Amino acid sequence: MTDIPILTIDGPSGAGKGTISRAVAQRLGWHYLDSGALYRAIGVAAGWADEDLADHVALMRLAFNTRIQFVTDAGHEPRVLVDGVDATHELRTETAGAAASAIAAIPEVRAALFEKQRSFRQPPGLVADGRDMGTVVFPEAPYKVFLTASAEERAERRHNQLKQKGLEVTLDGLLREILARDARDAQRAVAPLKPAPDAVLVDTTGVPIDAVVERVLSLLPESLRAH
Ligand SMILES: Nc1ncnc2c1ncn2[C@@H]1O[C@H](COP(=O)(O)OP(=O)(O)O)[C@@H](O)[C@H]1O
Ligand SMILES: Nc1ccn([C@@H]2O[C@H](COP(=O)(O)OP(=O)(O)O)[C@@H](O)[C@H]2O)c(=O)n1
Repeated sequence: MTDIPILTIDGPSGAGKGTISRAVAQRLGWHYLDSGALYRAIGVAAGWADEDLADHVALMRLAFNTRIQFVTDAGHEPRVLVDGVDATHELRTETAGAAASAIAAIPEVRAALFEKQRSFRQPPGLVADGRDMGTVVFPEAPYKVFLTASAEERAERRHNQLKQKGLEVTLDGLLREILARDARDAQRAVAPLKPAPDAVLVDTTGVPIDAVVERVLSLLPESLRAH
């Protein structure tokens, strides 16, 4: 197991983690872990079950027992099933992001998701995207990136993304929500959002997606890139 390479990509909301991780994983032929989707799924499942956010034991149980499946059918957008229900669209809303951020601050929930995340480490390699991939879940990863962009650009990207999905939100409101979520993620006691000491900082403000993908790939040895 220990020789399976891992690339971690952490960073704030809208930095492009998912976009870049998916593209890099595809180029390398590696697996992809969208750890944020796990937290979003538990946040949404907690809403469905009307759980009390103060009841950490109930939320831990929920995090252990909720079945989260990533379905990738050729030619279709990837889907996420939560206990068998297609929650793909619900998971991408800012409401789900805020719910994820709230339950993600609970240590019992993070502990319950730890092994689930570790189990994504499968040959030939893994690209893992989140907040604490390089610091807590895969500290041994040999390749680590901390992806950033200005808050204004991240809000604008998210605005365009949600508009394309037919969701109506204002740019100002999104910027406020993103800043509040980043602050909560960075200030929480467990696994706060911060670069691992050995992560390479990549600022994507004004940098096109293709160029970011190449920059991240350039951090890996040629032997791994020759897929
Ligand atoms: N370098 C970039 N330049 C412009 N748009 C980008 C860039 N990276 C990502 N995006 C766009 O920004 C939006 C948010 O990206 P996403 O990968 O979901 O971010 P994150 O996973 O960090 O929240 C998407 O619509 C994506 O296409
Ligand atoms: N490894 C992770 C991934 C996400 N999260 C939490 O889950 C929320 C949603 O994560 P995400 O990666 O789907 O969010 P975006 O960056 O796509 O906006 C974040 O705001 C974090 O609070 C976390 O705590 N740890």
